[in-house]
Amino acid sequence: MKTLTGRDLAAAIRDQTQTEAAAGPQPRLAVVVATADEASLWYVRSIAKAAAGVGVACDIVDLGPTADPGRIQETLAGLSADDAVHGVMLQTPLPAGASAQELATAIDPRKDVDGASPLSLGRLAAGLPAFPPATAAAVMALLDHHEVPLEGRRAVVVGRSTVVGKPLAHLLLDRHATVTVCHSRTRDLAAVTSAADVLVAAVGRAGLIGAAHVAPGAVVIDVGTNPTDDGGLTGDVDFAAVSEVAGALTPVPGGVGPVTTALLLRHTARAANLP
Ligand SMILES: NC(=O)C1=CN([C@@H]2O[C@H](COP(=O)(O)OP(=O)(O)OC[C@H]3O[C@@H](n4cnc5c(N)ncnc54)[C@H](OP(=O)(O)O)[C@@H]3O)[C@@H](O)[C@H]2O)C=CC1
Ligand SMILES: Nc1nc(=O)c2c([nH]1)NC[C@@H]1CN(c3ccc(C(=O)N[C@@H](CCC(=O)O)C(=O)O)cc3)C=[N+]21
Repeated sequence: MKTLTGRDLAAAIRDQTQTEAAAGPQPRLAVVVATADEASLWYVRSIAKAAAGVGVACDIVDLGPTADPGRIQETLAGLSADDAVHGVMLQTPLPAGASAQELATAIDPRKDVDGASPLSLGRLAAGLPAFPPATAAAVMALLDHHEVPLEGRRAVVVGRSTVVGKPLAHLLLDRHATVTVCHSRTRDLAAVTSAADVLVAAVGRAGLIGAAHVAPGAVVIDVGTNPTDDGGLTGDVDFAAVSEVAGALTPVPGGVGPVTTALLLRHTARAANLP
């Protein structure tokens, strides 16, 4: 079994981003935060740290966990209209009553570096240039980096969220994979997933994918980041069990996560250089 690590790829993307960022005016990313969720705040800190490392300016706009949707919307619209800002991201989760999909309509698609706006998703579905969500892009980057063939292969994505599952299905289709998307109402999940040449788990349930879900030799990408009791992180895939069956598997931590952060910054550098 091959372990598909993400750290080296992430470092290579950061190097390239640093060069792109230095080529023009300094790219600036604004991350809008309205949560007290620890995992989410960890991600925000890691974005800020990685941004500093590649010469991307990063503003954390923390509205607090009780911010009302109107305030979040005004903030996103203001940043979208601000010429000094090139990338705008709305961190999830959001306060109860706020819809990420609804609020993301306030992000200018040219600055939508985490592919959250319905316009970005629509453009992606239509095969037009758009920033995909960094996580969906990270899955594709890992598959390409490890030279996993997609054309004509069966790809199964577990999870249909707007951040991961749906955009990823479009990206895989564009590469001529035969794509199936599963979710909580899918009957006999193992029967569907065990037909996959490439299996992506983006659910948020530790250990959901076991050996019985995986075909011998399949490539398995684990997007899940579930906090463990000891303060660590674990994926949606039972790594020990699945590594006995799969041909290749991404670790958590050290797989999709670091690539996601690196690509968010690459998108920001590209947004700054859009004509
Ligand atoms: N590494 C990274 O860069 C990132 C990691 N993540 C992680 O990825 C995971 C998924 O995130 P996200 O997409 O935002 O999560 P959501 O909660 O938005 O979506 C979860 C999806 O999983 C489906 N689901 C839930 N239970 C089951 C089940 N038992 N069987 C099959 N499908 C099920 C849901 O189905 P239904 O639609 O029917 O409810 C839904 O489509 C989380 O662990 C998150 O932390 C997220 C973003 C970035
Ligand atoms: N609009 C939006 N877009 C997101 O992409 C988004 C979000 N909201 N909200 C929160 C989740 C979570 N997320 C992670 C990204 C990287 C790591 C990551 O790099 N983790 C490290 C390890 C971290 C550790 O060890 O604690 C790794 O996997 O190696 C984790 C989690 C993005 N998210």
